[in-house]
Amino acid sequence: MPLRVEIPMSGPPTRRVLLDQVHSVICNRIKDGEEQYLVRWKTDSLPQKPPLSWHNINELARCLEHVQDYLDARTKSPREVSALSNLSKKRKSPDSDLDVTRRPSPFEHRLNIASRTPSTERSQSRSNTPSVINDRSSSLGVYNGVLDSEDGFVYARSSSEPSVAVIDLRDVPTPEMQQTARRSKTDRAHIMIRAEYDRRLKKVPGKPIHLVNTFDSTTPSLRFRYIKDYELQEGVYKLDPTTQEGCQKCSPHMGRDIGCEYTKKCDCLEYAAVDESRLTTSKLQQEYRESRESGGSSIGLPKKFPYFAEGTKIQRVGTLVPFYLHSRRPIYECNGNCKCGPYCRNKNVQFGRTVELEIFKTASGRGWGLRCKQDLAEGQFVDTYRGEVITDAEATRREESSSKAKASYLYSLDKFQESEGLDDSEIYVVDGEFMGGPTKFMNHSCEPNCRQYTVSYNKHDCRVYDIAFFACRDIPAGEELTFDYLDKEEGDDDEVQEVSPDAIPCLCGTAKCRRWLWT
Ligand SMILES: C[S@@+](CC[C@H](N)C(=O)[O-])C[C@H]1O[C@@H](n2cnc3c(N)ncnc32)[C@H](O)[C@@H]1O
Repeated sequence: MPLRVEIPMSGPPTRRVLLDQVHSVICNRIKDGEEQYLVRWKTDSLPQKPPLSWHNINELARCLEHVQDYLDARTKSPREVSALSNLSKKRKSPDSDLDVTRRPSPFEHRLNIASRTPSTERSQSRSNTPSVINDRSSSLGVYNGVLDSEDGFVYARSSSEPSVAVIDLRDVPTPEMQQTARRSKTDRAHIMIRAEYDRRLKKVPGKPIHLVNTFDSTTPSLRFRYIKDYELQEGVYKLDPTTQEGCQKCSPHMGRDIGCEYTKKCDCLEYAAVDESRLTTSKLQQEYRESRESGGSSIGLPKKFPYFAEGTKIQRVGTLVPFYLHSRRPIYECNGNCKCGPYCRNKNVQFGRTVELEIFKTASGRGWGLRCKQDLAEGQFVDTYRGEVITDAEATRREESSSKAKASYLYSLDKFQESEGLDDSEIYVVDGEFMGGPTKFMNHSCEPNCRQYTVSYNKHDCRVYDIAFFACRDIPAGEELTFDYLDKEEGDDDEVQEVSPDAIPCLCGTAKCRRWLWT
């Protein structure tokens, strides 16, 4: 009689192992010339006796995440593994809102780590069919067996073959299994993981994103989903789009083919920087003084328009003007409720990335990095930062359950915290670790070539806005794109900072390197 292992199968029975039914991959071996991996199944009914079975790598195409976790853990040194298990709290807290008059600016970034699965085992198997535990025995054992799916269940049949190893499950993977695992090739698994990642990259909308790794056979984590927009998680609220009033007095052509560049009228630009050089009459200067003193509306005053539009070299059209490029002022774009129409020049970041990017493995131990396949002009938009938007409490929880040994993907949306009098607990955080866009791979440099900017399409929403990266100088194709995780203002570098014991050494290699990340 076959032994029924209680692993419910969703949908039609399949030989392919499903991600949500697998607990972890714990060992590997070569059997009959094939790469095999020992899968530990999830089970509620046999917590002391987790069902295990060997599978050819081809059968694991639907749970490559687990294979990748296993391979990653396998390559980690014991020191790294112990660093992974040490909890530590780290939150990158960059500058405040120096030249923002109405609303301030910080930016934040934190370190997170995914839990890793353990390693390895061994066992003899009759063919390339899997092995499984014997549930009938009071002792725990791994048996050479056959695993079949039928009627929504996985059936394990013990093998009658005499050479079958019986092993106490509490010792799995045994030292012998681990030794065999270390000697066994894992090339096919690496190839399949890479192919799966490439397949997912191809589905990302917009210009292509490529993956290049000339150093080793690793691939960025498959436990990552490319998303186009923020994913708001529990407890996070975004103002209803109807509150994005949009500019009502503007129109697509307010003369000379110009729309919202007539900034005095544009409601969307109400909180944008006033263009002091155009306050040419005493009346305008008086109005400006009054609006600053009272914090009242600045509609009617000329504003700095964020993007080059008319009368510039073609390659500059649409790039950030120097005023915004060198300041921390938020950029207020027009939105879908505006009267200025779809081609308004005050719409840019919201249309998304237009450049072809390449994720690549860096040579200097900084993990993956990002570069652009084409030349970028100073002020050119690269892409936004995407991820789950979570509450501050959830971010703290994730941070506390993570280790300093892995990359940080947390950004606080606290640009307007000070000006709006928001508590720390009211601030949302973007976590780009498990879902997001290619900008999650942008590394830090103390002399960066890009900078992050706050871009808002709804001047009333001070809690959910976009983080957008722009080139802060001309960047030739192929140069790594970096930004300063602390985004300090001139002069801040002189402050003496205490270095935390958890600080990560900065490997940016620039002349002005501050030596540590986030300090
Ligand atoms: C947002 S991730 C950047 C992508 C990351 N390199 C990866 O492979 O996923 C930030 C992490 O990258 C690493 N990193 C970025 N810039 C670095 C630098 N200048 N020096 C050392 N490590 C850096 C740190 O581990 C940091 O926590």
